[in-house]
Amino acid sequence: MTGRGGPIRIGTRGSRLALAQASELRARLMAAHGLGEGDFAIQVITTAGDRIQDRPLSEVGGKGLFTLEIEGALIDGRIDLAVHSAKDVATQLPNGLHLAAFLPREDVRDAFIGREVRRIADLPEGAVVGSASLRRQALLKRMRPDLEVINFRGNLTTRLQKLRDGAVDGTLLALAGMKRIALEGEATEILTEEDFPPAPGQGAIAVESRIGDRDTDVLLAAIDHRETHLRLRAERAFLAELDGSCRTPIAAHSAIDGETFRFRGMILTPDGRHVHETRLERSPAEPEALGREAGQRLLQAAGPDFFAGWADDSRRP
Ligand SMILES: NCc1[nH]cc(CCC(=O)O)c1CC(=O)O
Repeated sequence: MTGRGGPIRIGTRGSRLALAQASELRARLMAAHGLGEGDFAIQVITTAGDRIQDRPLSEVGGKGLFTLEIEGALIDGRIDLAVHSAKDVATQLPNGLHLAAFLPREDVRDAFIGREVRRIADLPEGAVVGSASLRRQALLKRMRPDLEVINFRGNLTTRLQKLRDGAVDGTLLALAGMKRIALEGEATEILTEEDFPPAPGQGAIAVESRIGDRDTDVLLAAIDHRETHLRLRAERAFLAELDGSCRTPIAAHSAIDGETFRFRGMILTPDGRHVHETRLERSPAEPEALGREAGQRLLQAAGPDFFAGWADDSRRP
């Protein structure tokens, strides 16, 4: 029994990955508090990101494409907590909400899934790779300027089906998402963090709640994973420092080793030709300061022209 006079209502998107993440959250809450499945109600909420399938996400623009409707339900009290892929959560949350907990992080790496070859290096000249992510597009172009990247949307299973149907020669996906729905066997090459640094927040699950909802936050405190939480605080502060444009390819990789917090941040032009990166080592005591410092260094190294120079160009077909 939870003592709240009803089940704990978890809001989530309805994709296979989102439902797997909601089940993981529920399982962890059950184990931590001796609760049963009947103490929870998983409520599926459709987001704009689920509805819009025909346009690149970077053009649709809006931050919080996969989260806003769920956050609305949280604010209105229709759900008690919301579960998201941390990568999809905007740096600026709606008033009154916070990220109260993070689950232990999955693999942060990206995977390549090739139709006829297993490795990116083996793709023939001019091969077509599908990805909706500006970061993956830029990192791929940096490795292989000859490749053509086309917009490729839909949930994991749809994308793998499009690949089999021959729409593209390969695609890139987060290994974390593939593992969570037992599809990691489809990966033909796992890319290293060094060659292919992940998106800030990749592989982590964030749990959002109402600020001041003590009952919910007490439940969540018991399952919060400290190391993941510290890394996410740094990565989100880094992203917030650079934000401005959702058209900027941004990558980050962090690691905590005892008292050493290592952070690597990168920004690229969409064509992958211009890259700035920074590496910092600090104590884990002030993760936001670390993320901000990394972001400021990149802003300074790149200069305003970096962001202005290609902004218009990238809109051309
Ligand atoms: N909406 C895209 C999205 N958000 C989270 C994941 C994967 C899981 C993760 O990074 O935690 C994905 C799919 C992908 O990038 O392949």
